[in-house]
Amino acid sequence: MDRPVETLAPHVLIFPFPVQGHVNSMLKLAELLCLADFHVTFLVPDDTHDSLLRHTDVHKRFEHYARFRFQTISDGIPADRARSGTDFLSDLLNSLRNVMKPLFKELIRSNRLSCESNRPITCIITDGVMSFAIDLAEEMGIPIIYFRTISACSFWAYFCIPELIEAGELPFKGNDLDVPIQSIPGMEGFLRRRDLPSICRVGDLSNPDLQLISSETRQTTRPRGLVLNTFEDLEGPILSHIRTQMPNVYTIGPLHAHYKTRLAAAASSTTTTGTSSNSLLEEDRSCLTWLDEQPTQSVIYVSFGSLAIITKPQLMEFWHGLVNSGKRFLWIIRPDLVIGGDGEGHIEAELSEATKERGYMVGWAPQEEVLDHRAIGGFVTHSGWNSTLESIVAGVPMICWPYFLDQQTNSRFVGEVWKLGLDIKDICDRSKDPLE
Ligand SMILES: O=c1ccn([C@@H]2O[C@H](COP(=O)(O)OP(=O)(O)O[C@H]3O[C@H](CO)[C@@H](O)[C@H](O)[C@H]3O)[C@@H](O)[C@H]2O)c(=O)[nH]1
Ligand SMILES: C[C@H]1CC[C@@H]2C(C(=O)O)=CO[C@@H](O)[C@@H]21
Repeated sequence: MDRPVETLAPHVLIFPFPVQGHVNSMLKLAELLCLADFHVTFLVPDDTHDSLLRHTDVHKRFEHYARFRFQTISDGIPADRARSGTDFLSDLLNSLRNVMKPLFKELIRSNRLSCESNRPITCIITDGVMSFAIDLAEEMGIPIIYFRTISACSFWAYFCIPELIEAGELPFKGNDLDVPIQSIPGMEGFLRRRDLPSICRVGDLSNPDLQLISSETRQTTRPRGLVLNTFEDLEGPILSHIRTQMPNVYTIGPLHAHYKTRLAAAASSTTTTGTSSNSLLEEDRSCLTWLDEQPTQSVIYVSFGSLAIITKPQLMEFWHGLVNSGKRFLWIIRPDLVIGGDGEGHIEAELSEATKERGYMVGWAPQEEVLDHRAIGGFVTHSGWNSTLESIVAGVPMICWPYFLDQQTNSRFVGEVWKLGLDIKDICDRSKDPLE
């Protein structure tokens, strides 16, 4: 006799690298799986969970899905540590190795998650920098799939780091960042040193973060498959190269767009709301009202994502650049964006006062809605992958000022390959016209 369908429902454990750009897309995937009647456990540090509860509607949204559960884990990072910039990422990478890894192992080995939700975990989906989860999944006989939340092009650049070293292209000899890179198949002819993930700029190949990201990326051949938030029309040629190394690459992007469509369809037949936010910071929606008052395609939207930090001189270069452009602008100045800022918004209040007829500044915005607004005409972006995809889908041209990591590669593809914007990386100077 057939078993009832109920006992066959899969139970997926999803474990993102706990920062905004990763939680954002992995929580969307979680909700899509809920819509398909999967059991889903979503594992995040307590602090991330608290932020989601405080600043979003996740509680209300997920209460429609009886099969969804949040599970928290400690990241061991003190509550008063800064949660942006390169130091924070090093903290998190250390926490992954030394705190979250043993706790995660204990959690899975104890079988607690399966017992609490009355369903054995049948699949693990982790972020693509957590190879310890592969070891554990193999030990426990649970299939594991990686979800790497970056672009295919930057993933492929990371994957080829050993080839770059072998070919003598890494570490760089001399200071010229315009030297062409030849050892990444598919990128010959347009990739320069400066377009490699910024971690490649370290002079010392034994740098622990470089070692970690390179070796983690290389291990992507081990899980059953790799999920990427991208699409074939955009990154098909690079995806073909990746598939020579790992055949099961699933492109599910642009995830935010598919998510919106699926949720809207579900909202008409169920009690789901059809809107959502996965923000770890409080969204200031007043900027949408301000945008409503601006002419069509007249506003430059400026945001550097959730992790970038800038110096006060850099802030002033951007401010003067924006003012001198004569354009209207909406600028996201997170409380921790400016190094040495007071975190209370005094600098931005001053700048805002000085430009109030043309500029509007908020600490965090509902970005997808902003980019979709008819008043937006361009996006000055740090080229984080979510922002890039959101801009592409909204049809907004970009000016790319990448801060670190994969952003250096994304911005080269935006400027040189997809021709969807201008890459001004490594320049932050009010007197330089990027079009010159
Ligand atoms: O005021 C804001 C600003 C941003 N966002 C959202 O925050 C996300 C930011 O993600 P992303 O653009 O990818 O930038 P980061 O926060 O910097 O993301 C990290 O994660 C990304 C995915 O792995 C990487 O591409 C980046 O380099 C890495 O810094 C996007 O979905 C935005 O819509 C808002 O909702 N409101
Ligand atoms: C600190 C970084 C580790 C890996 C993550 C990443 C990636 O390459 O997948 C991109 O940006 C950062 O958020 C993470």
